[in-house]
Amino acid sequence: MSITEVLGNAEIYSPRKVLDHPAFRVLKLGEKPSPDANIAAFYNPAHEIHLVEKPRPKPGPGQVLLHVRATGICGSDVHFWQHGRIGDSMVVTDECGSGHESAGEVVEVGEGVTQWNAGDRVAIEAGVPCSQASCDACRTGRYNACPDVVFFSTPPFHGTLTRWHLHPAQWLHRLPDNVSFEEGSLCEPLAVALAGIERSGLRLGDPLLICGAGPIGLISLLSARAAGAEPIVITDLFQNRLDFAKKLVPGVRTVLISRNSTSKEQAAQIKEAAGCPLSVTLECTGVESSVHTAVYSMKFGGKVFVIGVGKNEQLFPFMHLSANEIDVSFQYRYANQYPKAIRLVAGGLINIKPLVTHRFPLEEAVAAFHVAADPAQGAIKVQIQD
Ligand SMILES: NC(=O)c1ccc[n+]([C@@H]2O[C@H](COP(=O)([O-])OP(=O)(O)OC[C@H]3O[C@@H](n4cnc5c(N)ncnc54)[C@H](O)[C@@H]3O)[C@@H](O)[C@H]2O)c1
Ligand SMILES: OC[C@H](O)C(O)[C@@H](O)CO
Ligand SMILES: [Zn+2]
Ligand SMILES: [Zn+2]
Repeated sequence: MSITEVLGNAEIYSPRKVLDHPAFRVLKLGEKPSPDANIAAFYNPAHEIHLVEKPRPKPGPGQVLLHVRATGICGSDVHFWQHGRIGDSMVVTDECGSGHESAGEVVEVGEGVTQWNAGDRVAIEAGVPCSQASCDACRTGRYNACPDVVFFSTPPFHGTLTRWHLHPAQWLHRLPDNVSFEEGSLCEPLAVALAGIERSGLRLGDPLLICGAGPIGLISLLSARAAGAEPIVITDLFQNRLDFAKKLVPGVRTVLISRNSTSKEQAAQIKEAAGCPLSVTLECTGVESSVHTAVYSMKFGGKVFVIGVGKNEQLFPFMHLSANEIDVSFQYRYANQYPKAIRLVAGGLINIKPLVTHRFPLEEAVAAFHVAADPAQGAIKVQIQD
């Protein structure tokens, strides 16, 4: 089956000029949509974010229609809105629906779908790879590398921040009764953190540095604590984010980074806070100077594992890496992490609930974006719930 067959409703997902389509329209400012209208938050190349009404789709074969109940705003949603691109390959060229951290409820199933029934509660895996045997990435289980992946909310594919979302049945994950929609939605950034932990090789008792106390850094902190890292040092430029980290994991050691200090000076502060040589970093900022700080903080043979994304081209402290056999690796989204994420939340090993600091109804998604984008508001994770 081709990806278009899997997704169906090609006109809804295709990269055409969506607002020329009679079934799509931007809601006027202050307009009250009908309670079951399929509204969604879209960004566009003019750096606008607005509510768009789009058709309520019908599930085709293999598809499930979902009522999306909770969606978190990710830094990349804000990035696509405000900067219009992430790197060179993900560029906003037209109106595009936002959101990829979602959980919802099954409303209707298409032909051939036997594993889901109306009322089932699910986490939505936003990256749908081609799943063809001829695709090396899919066949070998590293499906985050699938060249034909449809990642909802990465242009040109509209996101899951909408009321009625159509999804292939195989890319949904059942939520146990003790996992809320809110937590189900947080399983997306948790999947990112778990992929990083798995591929970094972090083990029980490893002394760990986490750079950046945003949602990804904080979820990595919770996951690393559950994985048994000790000690854990976390950095940020903002004291309120470090205070939040300390509330989440009281044993964590915090280092406030000053923009006026050098990476070597920051590394000295980090090593002092750790009190022992650090062997692994989970770098969760993607900021060049922070990657350097991480490199200078590692012991001989350590590993800097970069989850954050940043500037297209960055310099590396080449000789320090070389003379200290420090490995640098990267994470691109995730593969095979959702079932693990849900088990860890359901089993009580990772409590992600405190991360949601702000909640908005779907009709107020635009206001939610403004809060998520303004550091002065102090939000960690902003969610839209319906
Ligand atoms: N690899 C992936 O697949 C993947 C997936 C999701 C997110 N990401 C990326 O991970 C990163 C973190 O995501 P987030 O949602 O937590 O973003 P965020 O912007 O909310 O958090 C980043 C944090 O890093 C801090 N920071 C910035 N510069 C710093 C420095 N020099 N030293 C220490 N801290 C510094 C910021 O103050 C902020 O608190 C982003 O780059 C995001 O795009 C990557
Ligand atoms: O959580 C997943 C990430 O936000 C995406 O990879 C994004 O950065 C680009 O599609
Ligand atoms: Zn994301
Ligand atoms: Zn593939």
